[in-house]
Amino acid sequence: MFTRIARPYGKLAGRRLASTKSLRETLKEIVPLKRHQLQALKEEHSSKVIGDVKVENVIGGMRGLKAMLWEASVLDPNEGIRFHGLSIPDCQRLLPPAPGGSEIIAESMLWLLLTGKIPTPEQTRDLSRELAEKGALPKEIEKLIDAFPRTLHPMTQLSMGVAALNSTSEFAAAYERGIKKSEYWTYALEDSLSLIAMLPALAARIYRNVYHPEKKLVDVNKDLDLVGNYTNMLGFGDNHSLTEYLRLYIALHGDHEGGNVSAHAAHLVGSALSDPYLSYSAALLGLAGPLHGLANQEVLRWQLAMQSSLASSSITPASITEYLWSTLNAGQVVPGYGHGVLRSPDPRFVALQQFCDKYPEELGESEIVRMVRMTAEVAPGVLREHGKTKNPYPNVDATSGCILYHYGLREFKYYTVIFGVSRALGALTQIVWDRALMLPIERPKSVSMDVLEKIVKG
Ligand SMILES: CC(=O)SCCNC(=O)CCNC(=O)[C@H](O)C(C)(C)COP(=O)(O)OP(=O)(O)OC[C@H]1O[C@@H](n2cnc3c(N)ncnc32)[C@H](O)[C@@H]1OP(=O)(O)O
Ligand SMILES: O=C([O-])CC(=O)C(=O)O
Repeated sequence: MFTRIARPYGKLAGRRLASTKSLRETLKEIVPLKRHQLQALKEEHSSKVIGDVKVENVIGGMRGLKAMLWEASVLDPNEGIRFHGLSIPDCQRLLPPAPGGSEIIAESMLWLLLTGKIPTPEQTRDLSRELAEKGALPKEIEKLIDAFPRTLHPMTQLSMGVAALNSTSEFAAAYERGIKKSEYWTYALEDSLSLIAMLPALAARIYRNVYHPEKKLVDVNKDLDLVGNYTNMLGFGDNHSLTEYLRLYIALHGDHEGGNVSAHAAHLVGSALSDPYLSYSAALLGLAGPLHGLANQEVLRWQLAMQSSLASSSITPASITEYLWSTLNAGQVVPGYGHGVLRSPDPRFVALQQFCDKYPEELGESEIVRMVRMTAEVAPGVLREHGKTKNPYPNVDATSGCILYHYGLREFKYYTVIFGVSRALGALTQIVWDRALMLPIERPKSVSMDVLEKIVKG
């Protein structure tokens, strides 16, 4: 089923291409080097000042404070995300796709995030096979998920299912037995890979139970990549362009440095040595908030409300502008716009729009895709004039769910679950590195307003 794929690796990749080693062997080589790097930073620079803490940071959600380590990606306000220094177009050029596909897949992105190296097609294929082999859910977890009421939001179900999977945690069992701190990471890695492997079956089961209880769920196919399996289990396996879209979507949403709510929550909970399942369950509860991952559900709800409030013949830049103002004047945020760090259009938004350009006959003609595009043309001007948001441009949520809607995956309360399958790649990568670098429990100092007043008044 898997075939060797020729890819234009070029110079950049030449420096970084992983050898023929397995993922575990590669990590075993890198861990001592990174430990050494951290040790040198501690010994030589521990007391260097890298910024000031202002009152506005303390009361403003710690925005702008450089206060946590995150290895796999760094977000530049203007350029957007880079994964180990690689931009999204670099990743699209260098990371192996699935056989018969052309988009980045979860496995090649995970290899890059964990190791900083570009996997070969063979390494990517081996990881796909390993994940597929580990992809089935334990029976007792299936029973638990099947017992949830259909009215429970899919994100609540996902977080509960992931937390319950901690009954299988190798990290928790090893900790209970008593192991050396320097070995924690190997168990965190095993749990992380197992969790990533099982997420499609868990997420697809939730979709089936909530929306299509009459349908039979297919088993994990050992010959497919992670997202190929996910799409198949969702019941869309025969739709090649949707499968490719989901591959790109899941690779691109995988990591967005450390300060975003979901990634930060996983890191924080993991710092108490809660196992990777519990840590990622916490991340999902943060992702379920409308200012974060749930915004992709909210965008679609907002776009559809706009469509029904305007007769479809009158969807023009002027009518969208009017609708935007009605949202803002009602004191609501425009979902899919603005960002805590970005100050230009989100390159993930751009990449997903470019995906639509690749399928002009199918996606170019889609009403919802055209509406998203038209909104993205006028909203920045309106938000600038409104004058509140620091970033008037679209973020990735402005388009991600709307494309799913076009493909017929219309149950939009489910959309953030797909984001949740993706964010595991980056959040769990950092948990492996947190344990490998033996980082301490996270415990910032808080202050009351009285204390702040005392400090500023000297
Ligand atoms: C994958 C992701 O998580 S991407 C983000 C997804 N979330 C959304 O799309 C929801 C809409 N956007 C927002 O609510 C915000 O832009 C956030 C939460 C993403 C970032 O928040 P912040 O960093 O606080 O943004 P910023 O500093 O620009 O906010 C300043 C003011 O502009 C407002 N503002 C920011 N974005 C918007 C928006 N899209 N529409 C209307 N007002 C906005 C804020 O609510 C804030 O108002 P306030 O002073 O009355 O509290
Ligand atoms: O970076 C953030 O704060 C939000 C975001 O875009 C993400 O987590 O993908």
